[in-house]
Amino acid sequence: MEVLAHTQRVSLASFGNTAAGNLRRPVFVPRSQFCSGSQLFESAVGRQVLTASTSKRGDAYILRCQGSNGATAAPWAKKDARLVLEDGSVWEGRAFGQQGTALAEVVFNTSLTGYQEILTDPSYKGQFVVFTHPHIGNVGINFGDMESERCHLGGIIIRDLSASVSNYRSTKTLDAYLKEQGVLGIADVDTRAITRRLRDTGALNGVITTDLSTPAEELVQQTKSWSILGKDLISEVTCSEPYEWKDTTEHEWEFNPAVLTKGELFHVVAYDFGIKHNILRRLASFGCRLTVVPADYPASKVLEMNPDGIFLSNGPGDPSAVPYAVENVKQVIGKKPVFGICMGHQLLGQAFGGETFKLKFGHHGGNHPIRFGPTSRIEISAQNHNYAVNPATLPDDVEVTHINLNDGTCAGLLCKPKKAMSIQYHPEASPGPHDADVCFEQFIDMLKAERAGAVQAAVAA
Ligand SMILES: NC(=O)CC[C@H](N)C(=O)O
Repeated sequence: MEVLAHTQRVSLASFGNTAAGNLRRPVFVPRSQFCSGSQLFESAVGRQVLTASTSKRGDAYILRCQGSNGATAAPWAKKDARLVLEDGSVWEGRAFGQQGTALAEVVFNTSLTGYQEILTDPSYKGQFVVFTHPHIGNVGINFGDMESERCHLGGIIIRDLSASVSNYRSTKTLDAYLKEQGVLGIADVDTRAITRRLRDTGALNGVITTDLSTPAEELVQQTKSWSILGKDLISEVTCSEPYEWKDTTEHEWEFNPAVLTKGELFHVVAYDFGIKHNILRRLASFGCRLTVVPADYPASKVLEMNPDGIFLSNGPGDPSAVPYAVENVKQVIGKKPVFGICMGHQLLGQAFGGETFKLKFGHHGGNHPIRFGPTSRIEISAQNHNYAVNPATLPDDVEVTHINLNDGTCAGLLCKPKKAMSIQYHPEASPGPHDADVCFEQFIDMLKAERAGAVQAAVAA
């Protein structure tokens, strides 16, 4: 028997004399899963055990598989899950992760890397993510890249689930992790076609199910029975008690060492609307001591802590569904320097008196161009949002500093008199490009100016 190298390509030129016919798609057979003769072969989906034999014809390896029941089987051809969209379309695919039925809003993410950060970003609560990158699961799961303690999205929709995992940090497969987290996955669906549909229709509700008995019409009705609009999802993901955050970016992953400070310079209180760990790590790396507080923590108690600055985090759902959070923001602006990211930006916009609105299909990916008005600098940014601030509704003292160059929407605000700034996207870049890390520097500059101003005022008095 010839043993295949770990990622050697196996061309399945023939698939035995099976009813499934020729399997044209080449697959990678990891060494650990490969054997021949009467030995057992763990299939690509990890659920069927097949007997496999191999022979070599020309330079192609021929793999003949038989299911354990004796019937010839092609597990990757099996359709045992459905995605049903609100527009009535039904997409049959292969289940992985949790079995069952879930309902959520479907959005697509165009990032090429970072599925794990996306899975654990609390801002995806109430959503299914379609990954446009076709191959997902190849680097498995490691516990250093988590953006929070668990998965928050309702399910994932992918083209191809990697048959093998290859990464020195990985401790688990994506399939096993999703099972553990109770998150549904559907693979082998045409993610390109689904994405084009969402671009045409706008974000749609969807049901993912492994229940093959419920008629599609009934599932379409389910999709229409729910709306993400007006739902307070922040209360489901925020922390329950205030806590101190200490972790900085690990030395190995630091991408901006020049600006890092030694020791703590400022105390920042962060409102947790569904905060991503890398935002906290970046702020800590820039010299902030961080106290994280729940979304409904009274502003008066935050101000009692007398922090140098206040941070407003990212978070899931509709910014108009959380008036209590807007109220807190209203009470802190003008009193301390404030920095908001994504949901934090939208809540700040509302606290200024502005309005937010829902975009057609939102921005979710790692390549969105942004122009910073004051210098015309262009940043390539990571984004994940479905709502935006309407600049026409903002008061005159609020400046739109950043513009999304794809559609001209407002991507950043500055109110000098109230010492508040915000951006609609993700400078923590997890996953994504690091261009916007400079926003953390701008916030630190604001904190420095505030402290210098306080010192000057004390001297003058
Ligand atoms: N990442 C976020 O904070 C998302 C904000 C908000 N839930 C939106 O979709 O626009």
